[in-house]
Amino acid sequence: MQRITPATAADLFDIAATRRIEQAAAAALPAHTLMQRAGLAVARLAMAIAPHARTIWVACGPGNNGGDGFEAAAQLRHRGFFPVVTFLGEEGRLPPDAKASLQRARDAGVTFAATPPSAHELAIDALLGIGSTRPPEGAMAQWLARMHSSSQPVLCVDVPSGLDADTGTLPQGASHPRESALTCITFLTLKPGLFTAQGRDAAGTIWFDDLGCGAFKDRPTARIAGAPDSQPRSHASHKGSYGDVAVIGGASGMAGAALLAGSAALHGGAGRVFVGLLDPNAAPVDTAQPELMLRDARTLDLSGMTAVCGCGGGEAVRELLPNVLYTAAALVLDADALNAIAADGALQTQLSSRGRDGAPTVITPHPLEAARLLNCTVGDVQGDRLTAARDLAARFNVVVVLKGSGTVIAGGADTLPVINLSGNARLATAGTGDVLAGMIGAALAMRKPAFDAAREAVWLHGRIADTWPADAAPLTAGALARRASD
Ligand SMILES: NC(=O)C1=CN([C@@H]2O[C@H](COP(=O)(O)OP(=O)(O)OC[C@H]3O[C@@H](n4cnc5c(N)ncnc54)[C@H](O)[C@@H]3O)[C@@H](O)[C@H]2O)[C@@H](O)CC1
Ligand SMILES: Nc1ncnc2c1ncn2[C@@H]1O[C@H](COP(=O)(O)OP(=O)(O)O)[C@@H](O)[C@H]1O
Ligand SMILES: [K+]
Repeated sequence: MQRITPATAADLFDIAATRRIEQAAAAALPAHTLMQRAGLAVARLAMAIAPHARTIWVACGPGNNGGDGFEAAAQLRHRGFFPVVTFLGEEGRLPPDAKASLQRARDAGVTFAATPPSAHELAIDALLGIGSTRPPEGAMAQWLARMHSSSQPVLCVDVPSGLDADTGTLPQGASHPRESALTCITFLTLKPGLFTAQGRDAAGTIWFDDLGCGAFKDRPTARIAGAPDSQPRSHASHKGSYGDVAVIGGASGMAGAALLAGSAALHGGAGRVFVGLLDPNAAPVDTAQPELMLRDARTLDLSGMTAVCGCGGGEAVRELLPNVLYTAAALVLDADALNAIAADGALQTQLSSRGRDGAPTVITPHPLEAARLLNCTVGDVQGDRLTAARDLAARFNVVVVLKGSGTVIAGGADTLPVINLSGNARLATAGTGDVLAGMIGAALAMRKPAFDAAREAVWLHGRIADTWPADAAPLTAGALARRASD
């Protein structure tokens, strides 16, 4: 059993691949072995979470996820605990493994009840796993709401019930855990939906158990990449070794966004950072950051530079984009640059031919910007973030950083997308996206391949938020940028 942390590197498998893997694993073992192992793993984790629990409520559903719950209840009873099982299904229609586990729970002397116990110290959610096909309703929805509104911990078996294990979406109106501590133990494979969209909030702390089946031969859907390797600077390096970044943005009233990106690029390790402001009346120097070389955006020669374009760009950035797309040696497109491209077919053509020519290009949309680029709704993007990121990457021949909880980094068809696990809601404050764009710019300026530059910067950006000192001032974008070298 392994606890998954932001530093864990592992492949992710969708439901279809998981089913194939499960079939192959089951075929290689005596009947019922997988479910017994799964139930034992649930019981062990339950005992670790609530070692003094008097009543453990095990809510079991109509399929094999429910079977895991029966098996866990049997194992807990054997160890002197008092599980109370509520079963929502028909015994005659249970799959064979689950039926066998139901019998084992009965033989172990587990208590069965029609309704949840009046009090419990731990709830085990074994209602639905990867076989969830429609939104929970009726008693199932009520039981989930009851678990989620209790302050007692909840242990989800395989997948939080109702969560789409491929996309991380919950059905509309699904109850959300409030005060309860959430843990999920997932079996055989790590599923992408646990790590993006609503998955992180629904699953809480994630544990993985391969049920003794080892590594899998199926094709992964995506991966979690863990901490990037640290690359120490060589002693003989100089500022030219780390490249030039030019930030282009900061239209009238929005200079801050460009200065934040510039600060992040500087602290992220770029050799020199120019900030090309679009506001003709901008101040000639930022006295708080005199290292930044402020210029009029229209005067910068971007050949040989990494451009970070769009932060606070407003409408004004549009006229510069043809030149930026043509000349920048490497490019990060953010915010208003993306909005301008979404509204202009000629710029879209230019962007995709730039990518086809192999010029390193990273785009960093949040879900609304991604929806504009894909000409769909935010709901469509959030409904399948992996697919949205992959579609954008294929359409524009770029590396895509689709931001939000479980940021997705997608590249070409032969690059497995990455879901980033670092970061938290502290980052949900204005300007942190500008900081990320600057950090990716710094990594690109060091001539890292675009996918690696994006992945490493996204990871570091989130890690800084995860390790934000408890006694420090709250996270702001400016303070985040200054820690970009951490
Ligand atoms: N077969 C085995 O030996 C193993 C099974 N495992 C468990 O089996 C699970 C998959 O089992 P299943 O394929 O049976 O799928 P589930 O147990 O997730 O659910 C399928 C059943 O739920 C019903 N259902 C779907 N949505 C519903 C809803 N909203 N309301 C009411 N009923 C609903 C379906 O009609 C079907 O009867 C995994 O998630 C995992 O927990 C794993 O433990 C690995 C080993
Ligand atoms: N809940 C969260 N978990 C992880 N990362 C988050 C969360 N909320 C925001 N972020 C990150 O914060 C950044 C916000 O970027 P963006 O939406 O462009 O904001 P802004 O335009 O204000 O800079 C992104 O990197 C995003 O992934
Ligand atoms: K479940």
